[in-house]
Amino acid sequence: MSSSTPRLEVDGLTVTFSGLTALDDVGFTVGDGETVALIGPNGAGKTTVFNAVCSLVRPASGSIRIGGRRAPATPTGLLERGVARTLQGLGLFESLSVLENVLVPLSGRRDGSGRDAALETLQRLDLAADAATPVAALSYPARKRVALARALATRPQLLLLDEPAGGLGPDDIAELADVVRTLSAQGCSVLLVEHHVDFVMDVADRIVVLDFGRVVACGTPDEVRADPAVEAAYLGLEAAA
Ligand SMILES: Nc1ncnc2c1ncn2[C@@H]1O[C@H](COP(=O)(O)OP(=O)(O)OP(=O)(O)O)[C@@H](O)[C@H]1O
Repeated sequence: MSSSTPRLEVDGLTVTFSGLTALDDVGFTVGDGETVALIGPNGAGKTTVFNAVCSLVRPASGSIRIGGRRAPATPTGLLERGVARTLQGLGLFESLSVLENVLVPLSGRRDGSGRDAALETLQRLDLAADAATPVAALSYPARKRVALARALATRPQLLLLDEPAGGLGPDDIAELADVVRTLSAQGCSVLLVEHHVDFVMDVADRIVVLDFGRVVACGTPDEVRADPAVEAAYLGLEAAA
């Protein structure tokens, strides 16, 4: 991959579900170390973009390239391509400990490096003291950090975050913003879907605005904020939500 090749390149992406066009000719890129946010009203197509990037839905047309190569045909190929994702619903194993959860995507490593990576990530996300605690015993913000730790422990080059600030209070959101900024400084590319507009404006280098499956605006936070149509249709609406 040359230094100018985007980490993620989505081009002409169209996805249909039984006649409904969920995504219509969507295109954007995420560069190395760049944080890009997908915003838009409910049903705009944000999660469908994630699912297409993760090979969970098959596009009707268009292409998705990760590090200059076609995205893998199935989600199982994502880990080795340096892609990790968090889920809106967290998807944790509630009866397993924090450490066991974080070890799940690292279980293929036979050399002990998985455990080291997991412990280091728990330290980084202030979860080390809870390593042996069952996830079910944790608060919601802590469970969200476990889900983030599980993704981060794989050392992704492209991290997809699905509503990472959802359900968090101001202090946890500020810590999350720090984590995202640090990842970005380390060269990790981040694509996030988020309704929390202040968080998006704080961490995103660029914002892609979707509506009815189409990209209606794309630019820096200042550019998007200054777009009267975007402000009226999305930011005001979401900020008030
Ligand atoms: N598996 C599916 N089968 C049928 N329709 C679907 C499916 N997944 C999504 N859709 C439809 O595709 C459109 C885009 O949905 P999507 O979940 O991507 O939107 P979103 O922007 O993520 O919404 P939200 O903010 O509510 O999560 C919606 O009309 C939705 O009902």
